[in-house]
Amino acid sequence: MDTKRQVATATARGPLTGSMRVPGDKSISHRALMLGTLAVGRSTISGLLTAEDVMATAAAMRALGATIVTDSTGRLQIDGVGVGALAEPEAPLDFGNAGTGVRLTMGIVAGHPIAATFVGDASLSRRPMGRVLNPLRQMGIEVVAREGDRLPLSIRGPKTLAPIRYVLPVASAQVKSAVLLAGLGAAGETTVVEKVPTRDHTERMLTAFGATVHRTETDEGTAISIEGRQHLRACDVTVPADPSSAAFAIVAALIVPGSEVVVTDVLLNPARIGLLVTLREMGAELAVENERDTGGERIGDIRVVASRLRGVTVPAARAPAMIDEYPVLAVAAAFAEGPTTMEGIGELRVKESDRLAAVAAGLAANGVPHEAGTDWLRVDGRVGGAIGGGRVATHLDHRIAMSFLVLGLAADKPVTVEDPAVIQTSFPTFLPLMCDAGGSIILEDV
Ligand SMILES: O=C(O)C1=C[C@@H](OP(=O)(O)O)[C@@H](O)[C@H](O)C1
Ligand SMILES: C=C(OP(=O)(O)O)C(=O)O
Repeated sequence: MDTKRQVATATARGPLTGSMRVPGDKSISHRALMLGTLAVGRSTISGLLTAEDVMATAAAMRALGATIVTDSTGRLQIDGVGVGALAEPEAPLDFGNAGTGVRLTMGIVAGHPIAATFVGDASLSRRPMGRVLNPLRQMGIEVVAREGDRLPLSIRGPKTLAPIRYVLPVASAQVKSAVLLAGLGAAGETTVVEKVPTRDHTERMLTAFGATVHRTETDEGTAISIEGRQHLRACDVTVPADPSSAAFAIVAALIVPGSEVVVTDVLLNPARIGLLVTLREMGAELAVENERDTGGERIGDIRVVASRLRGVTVPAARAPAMIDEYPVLAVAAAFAEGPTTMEGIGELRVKESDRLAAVAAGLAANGVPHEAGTDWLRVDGRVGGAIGGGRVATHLDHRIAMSFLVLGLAADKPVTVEDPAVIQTSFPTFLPLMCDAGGSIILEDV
């Protein structure tokens, strides 16, 4: 085991310039592997994110029976086993740091009469799994879990999984997706109702793989229904660049004076662009160029010019469309004139870390005035504020690590981030891309 520990230090150097392509979307990459496994035939995936979270899902899909190989052009080929035909894994499925991977796979396993054990790292083992296990229990699975429904845990799917109608108690695409994927193996129609739209990649991709998925507007919200025991046909997927990774480059270019950067091929799904909407409200000069459709998703190139930002209030209803982008928004807010208030962000407390607490601690370490409540955060920004000089704990959270390195690229004093290896979970090329654009981030062994 490699026990070497590192820190990363970001220092303001000069403007960021040029064009960059951030890696493939993490949400779409997980789902492409999963649906490729559930389909009959060979699916080819181009542009898959090859980061730790997605590799954990690939390993789990292999353990469930899929054959997955990389071809000579770097594309992934998956020979699926078909709905209802998954193999029982011989060893625990280790999802490392990946919430999406573990929760969606629980849904898939639930739809099969097999048992599986799920494990993860210290961060994933702290995160709540009851939000997924509870609807799956209603459908008939057996669960053996630690107190509070934490990992490690085991589930067994029944011979016949019962369909349910489930109104999401929390705005979560992971819960919605887990129930819909379980519903694929149920005897009858499963419906999930969401009050606030969350990312819809599962529904879109199920349709692309040949399943029938219905959406209806009801008094309770949008109802998404899937008939069980449908067959999926293999499908080729092109994965667009991840807007949640693009967010770091976009905010860096906005706050480092004189910058102009183009981030190419970025997914522009309406359920993922809350940060772009917010940054525009803050006065950011952001242009979407070359907008086009690919594989059922809208994509485009985003041109960002360093801008004078002003504080805004971000409404709670926007949270699902930018849930992973709040840490880096807090960094942008530190460089804006006046307060930025983020409302209804309690979900940040159950991510890879308690992100509300971790962001507040990182801002405090770098002299940024702010106030945090149970489900809100206010950052009192100041244009050209004399900030930085802090050392930030990352708590196994890639987004905390990248956000505070971005802060360091524009701060008066360098910012050091502990354990930057966590960045490998979602954005392995973060450091080289930011440095090639003109940033200074140095790794040091400690
Ligand atoms: O479905 C997905 O791919 C994701 C959903 C979100 O989680 P929640 O469903 O818990 O909001 C998000 O934070 C995560 O990074 C990816
Ligand atoms: C919350 C995240 O991921 P996950 O839930 O898949 O671990 C994230 O990537 O910010």
